[in-house]
Amino acid sequence: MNILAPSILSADFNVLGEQIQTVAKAGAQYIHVDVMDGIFVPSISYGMPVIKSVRKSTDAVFDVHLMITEPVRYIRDFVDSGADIITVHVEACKDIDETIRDIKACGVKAAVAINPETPVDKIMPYLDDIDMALVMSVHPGFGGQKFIPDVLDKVRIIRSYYRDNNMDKDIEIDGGINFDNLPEVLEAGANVIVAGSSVYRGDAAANTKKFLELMR
Ligand SMILES: O=C(CO)[C@@H](O)[C@H](O)COP(=O)(O)O
Ligand SMILES: [Fe+2]
Repeated sequence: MNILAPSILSADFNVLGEQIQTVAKAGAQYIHVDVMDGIFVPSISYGMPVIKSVRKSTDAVFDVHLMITEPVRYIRDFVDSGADIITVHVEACKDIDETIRDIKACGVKAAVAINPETPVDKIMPYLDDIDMALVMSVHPGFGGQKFIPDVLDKVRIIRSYYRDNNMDKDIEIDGGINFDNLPEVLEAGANVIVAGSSVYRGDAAANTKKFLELMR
């Protein structure tokens, strides 16, 4: 199933709850929540208290993308704040197996992300264990960047692996997705589509509906 995950990094934080309701009411299944620590990535975004507060605005799935060093330290806190899916970066964890185990032990879905420059081999050992693989299509840290098409090879390799092993798992793609590159991204095998600036720039409800239409 194709799923749209609007990234609230591009939303108006002054009215964040309403901005979430707008896309959820328009049909977005996930809300993509980018957490940045200023160490793993240059920028700092928001953390547990904000997530806990906006959690009250919707029942949509909270897809929490942790761009933080050693996220294993905070898994329980993010689950308690309302995360339904937790994504950690392969580049940010000393012990990925332990981190995945901790996420699952908390009763939420576990996902692993890889940066554009990280070879696909780094994620292959975890594909059986995780619920979702996240392929970054920009360098993490900021919204509104240009899509890096080379990463689609990684999506194809992961999708082939899942197909060959009869696993119908999710592959999320994140960064620079717009109405123009969406077809090639879906064609490569991604089925969870993160879109920040292309949803929240302009009419967020209309953009959400258009994405969902193109993803049917
Ligand atoms: O994780 C990140 C950036 O690090 C993303 O989730 C962006 O927030 C997506 O925004 P757009 O590239 O779609 O504007
Ligand atoms: Fe993200």
